Amino acid sequence: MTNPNTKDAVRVLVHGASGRMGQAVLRLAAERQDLRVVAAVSRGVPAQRVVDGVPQFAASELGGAPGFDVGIDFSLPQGFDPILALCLERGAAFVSGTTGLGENQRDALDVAARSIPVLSASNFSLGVAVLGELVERAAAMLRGWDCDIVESHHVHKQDAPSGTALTLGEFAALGGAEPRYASLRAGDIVGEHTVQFATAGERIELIHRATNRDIFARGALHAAVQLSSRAPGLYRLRDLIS
Ligand SMILES: NC(=O)C1=CN([C@@H]2O[C@H](COP(=O)(O)OP(=O)(O)OC[C@H]3O[C@@H](n4cnc5c(N)ncnc54)[C@H](OP(=O)(O)O)[C@@H]3O)[C@@H](O)[C@H]2O)C=CC1
Ligand SMILES: O=C(O)C1=N[C@H](C(=O)O)C[C@H](O)C1
Repeated sequence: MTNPNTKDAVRVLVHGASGRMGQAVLRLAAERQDLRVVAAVSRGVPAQRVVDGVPQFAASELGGAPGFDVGIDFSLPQGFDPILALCLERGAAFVSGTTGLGENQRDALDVAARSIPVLSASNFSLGVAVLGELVERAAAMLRGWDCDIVESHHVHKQDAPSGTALTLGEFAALGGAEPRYASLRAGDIVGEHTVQFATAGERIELIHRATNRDIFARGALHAAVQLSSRAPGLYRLRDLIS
């Protein structure tokens, strides 16, 4: 096992650090021996310059961040371009969970992957990774059935349909279905996705319910450590699950 005080620990920059996901990532990162958070970046200027030993930066100060091996991004599409550019400039790996990206931003990930290891995932939970496979198989076996993907999230979520719903839709399409989407924003729901297949007289529902953001943060940290030693390329979460 690596010692966090030696150069063996993977140096991580957390982007979107003040957010719901950023806070979960920082808390779980502090428990790990195999990585060390060297910078926490939020949009606004931080009230304190160091928190729990971690240097804090505003997005406008990104260029002044210390050396790092991998950037973990849970921000918003408005914050995405500068952090991807910094990872490219520094030759660092890039792990992003930010959803609602535009087409140009998705294209930029493909281009970046020629130079650095890149993983962009709409959902870092193991359960959703499995659900995707189930949806593809169900769609392939239920040709001609209606396929509807219904997602529910907290009232602060800005994008709709969720990134996960769109990813599940891609799996459904691989199986031959034509998915439709519906979104609900209510209370503090962490994230729920239902994929329904329906025909006359019967229907099947495949459901994933996230009740704690730690599942996403843990998956992103695991991916970050794995990705930091990989060759440049575009990776999927399943490539890094061991
Ligand atoms: N892939 C996955 O498994 C998951 C993905 N997500 C996605 O992660 C993202 C973040 O979600 P959540 O934590 O709930 O969001 P929050 O709104 O709680 O946090 C957003 C963070 O991004 C920062 N930020 C916003 N705009 C900018 C900008 N222009 N430049 C730099 N930083 C910026 C905010 O800083 P400040 O506080 O200073 O404004 C804050 O730190 C969303 O896209 C969400 O869909 C969420 C959960 C799981
Ligand atoms: O914004 C969120 O909260 C979440 N976003 C991701 C998405 O858009 O799918 C993942 C998860 O559902 C929580």
